[in-house]
Amino acid sequence: MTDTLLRLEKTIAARRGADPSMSYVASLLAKGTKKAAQKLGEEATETIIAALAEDAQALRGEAADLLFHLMVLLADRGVPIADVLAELDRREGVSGHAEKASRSGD
Ligand SMILES: N=c1c2ncn([C@@H]3O[C@H](COP(=O)(O)OP(=O)(O)OP(=O)(O)O)[C@@H](O)[C@H]3O)c2ncn1[C@@H]1O[C@H](COP(=O)(O)O)[C@@H](O)[C@H]1O
Repeated sequence: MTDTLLRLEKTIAARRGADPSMSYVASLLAKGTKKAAQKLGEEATETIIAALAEDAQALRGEAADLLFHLMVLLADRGVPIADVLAELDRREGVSGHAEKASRSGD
């Protein structure tokens, strides 16, 4: 999974500044953060609908769209996927109780 996301991150970075008529990623990046965030929200909604419909095939496709659009938004904001994965790794190393306490500021 990590390899797939890192490859996709490279592809997205390579599309920056490309001809928007030739590349969906280039067209989305050219529209800016608001559009990229809006697309992520739409894909999240479609993912929820597929899950509630208990449609596994649709859920697989919508989840892929969701991850892809999250990667575009992260690229737009300059946040490397490695930083997100490192945050997940960090949480894995923290016990549930301690993590909840640290989040609530206790
Ligand atoms: N993984 C994806 C991927 N998933 C979904 N999509 C596109 O996301 C779009 C979402 O569909 P929608 O109907 O919601 O959007 P739309 O109506 O086309 O656009 P809006 O007017 O709503 O903005 C579709 O055009 C899909 O083709 C993707 N486009 C690209 N990739 C990856 O990005 C790479 C680079 O793509 P290009 O930039 O197109 O070369 C590809 O090789 C893929 O690996």
